[in-house]
Formats: sequence, C-alpha cells, structure tokens
Amino acid sequence: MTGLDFSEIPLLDYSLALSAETKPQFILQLRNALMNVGFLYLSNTDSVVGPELIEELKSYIPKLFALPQDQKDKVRMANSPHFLGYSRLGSELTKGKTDNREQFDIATDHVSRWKPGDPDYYNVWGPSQYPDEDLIPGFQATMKTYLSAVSALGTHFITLIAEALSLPSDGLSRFYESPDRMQHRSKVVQYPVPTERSESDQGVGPHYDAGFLTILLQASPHPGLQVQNLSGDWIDAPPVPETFVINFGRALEFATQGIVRATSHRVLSPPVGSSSPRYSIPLFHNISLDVRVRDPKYELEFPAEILKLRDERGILSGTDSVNYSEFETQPSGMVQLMGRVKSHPDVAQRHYPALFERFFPDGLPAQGFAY
Ligand SMILES: O=C(O)CCC(=O)C(=O)O
Ligand SMILES: [Fe+2]
Repeated sequence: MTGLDFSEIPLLDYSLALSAETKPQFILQLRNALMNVGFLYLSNTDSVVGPELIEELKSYIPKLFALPQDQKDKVRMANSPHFLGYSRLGSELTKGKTDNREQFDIATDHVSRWKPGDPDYYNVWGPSQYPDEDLIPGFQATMKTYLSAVSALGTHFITLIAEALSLPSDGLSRFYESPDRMQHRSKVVQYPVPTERSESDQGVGPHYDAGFLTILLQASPHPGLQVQNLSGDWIDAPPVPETFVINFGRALEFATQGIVRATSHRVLSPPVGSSSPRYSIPLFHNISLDVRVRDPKYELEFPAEILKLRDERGILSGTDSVNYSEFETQPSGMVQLMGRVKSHPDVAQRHYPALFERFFPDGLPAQGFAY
C-alpha cells in the first residue's frame, strides 16, 4: 500500500482490543494507523465511555454557548495562569492567523504544583473555571465524568500503542506519572456559521497537535475536519456516529524516532447558510511536564522489524503546519506553555510577561484576545 498517500481514515473497533483472540488483529491495524496515517476512528468504546454520557454532554453544549456574554466572560481564560477558561470568538491564533471559533478550555481536575522558584511551566496545569452551577445545572459534573472516562481511555490506549510498536505494554510508561498526577486538557468548541462571505473559512488553521494523542468527539453532524496526507491533499474526516477520532501528536513522533506520524489537520467553518454551528470536544492526553522527549534518559529501544518498516516507509517531509520543533530541546511542560503563549497572547501578557515579550516583541497583535 502507498500508506503515505492515504485517502481515507481507518476505522478501528476498540472491542477487538479487549479480547485476547482478536487483539493481534487490532494491534496490526493500529500499527498501520500509527505509521502511515496518524489518524483513526475508534468505535465500540461503550465499555469506557457510555453513549448516555456522551448524549448528555452533547445536550449541554448549545446551552453553554448560549449563556449571557457577561457570564461567559466571568470565566474568561485571561483570569487563569493555566490558560483554562472561556475564549471569545476570534480570539485565538494559529500560526498568527485568527481562528473562527469560540471555546471553553476545561481540563481534568488538578491543582497547580507551581511554587516560587519552580519553572513557569509547572503552572500550565491547574484548576479549571466552570460557569455558575445555577446557570447550567449539572454541566460541571457531567463534564468531569466525561473527562475522567476519556482520560482513562487514553491511558489504556497508550498501552495499545506501545504494543503496536512491538514494545511491552508498559513501554511508554516512562513518559507518565501516576494517573492522579497527570492533567489532560480538553475544550468545548463552537465553530459558528459565517454570517456573510467572510475573508476566511478558517475554523482552526493547519496544525499538528503537540502531545502523544488527542481523542476528539465530533459533537454535531457537520463536516469540516480535514487531514493532510503527505502529497499535501486534504482528506475529509467527517463525523462517523458513535466513534471518536484519535490522532497522534508531535511529542509521540519525536519520542518514537519518527516511527509514528503526527499528521497536520485543520477545520473549515460550516458553510454559509448552515442551520447550526459545528461543535467538537477534543481531549489532549498529556505526557509529564518534566519529560524532554529527546533526552537519552527517555530513549526507547525499538526492535529492528519496526525500524525497518519506518525506513521502508521513508522519512516524513515537513508541512506548513505549526511544528513544535521545541520538543527537540525543551521539557514537555515548556513546549505546552510556549504553544499557549503563541495562541493566547493576551493571557500570556498578563501571567507570563517575560515569555510574552520574547514571542511578541512589538506588543499585542491586533487580533488574539481571549476576552
Ligand atoms: O474541532 C475539531 O474537530 C478539531 C480541533 C483541533 O484539531 C484542535 O483543537 O486541535
Ligand atoms: Fe488539532
């Protein structure tokens, strides 16, 4: 197969991974997705994330965005050194260009471990901000249950990835602390229908995700997500009912010496005239803050068979996406912090003035305010 020029996203059945008889088949399919595509659909995850929970969460999303603007602003991201909270439409940048989306960044429960003298990046994990309970009763509890369930799916999926790369199932555990010491970050996103022919159809611009893996719920039936193959073609990844989309990020690509593909993707705004916005909820499953993926201490030893497959496939060429090459030299927490600074300069100016100046020596860009 010419995996490099994939033209569709494979669909894997998670239940196959749960029985000894069918697991080898799943592991082979996962290996192909990891090495040649960088994206997959995952079905039959009911045992970890129940369909009722997903429906309940989806039902809250329109209510969340319909909250009065002053109530949304009350939990604005600029309040938070952890970059958690509400961002108004058009306040986020990807590669310096404005994204047309409105969102609440919400993470799994975690207290900030930062104390004076610690590196700044320890503060990139911390508590979330939720809208007042009486305005949207039950949302907070539902979101927290969802985040725990999807994080647990991610934690199990990491062991499957290890096996698909011919490592022992705990082969990637050095990149994690115990689950209670990890924070995984999510956001509830609304991509509004453009009201007139606007200059840009950028819901979110082309980018790689940063970490090991992202678990995405496409929470409305709209197309718009697209994935770039190595010929540069944009392949549609429309919502498939009762599946998650899973994709792999730059940290995993670096940590696996290029065996795994991080794949560039983007979201187009819904077409003018659509009757409702597009909704999605990605969860970025993090690795530990202190890991420097290229540190010899974290180097993984792969069997020759896997390295051979990588070499037969060939070296991956660059694309014009945000590239996160900082993983070469920086701890993961610092890469996360730098990414947040670039996407949310106004939040950075308030909480990380020195870093802000480094990336924006001419001051705040005209666009890019979280509030
Ligand atoms: O909204 C989506 O479907 C994908 C969003 C995305 O790629 C991201 O936020 O990193
Ligand atoms: Fe993404």
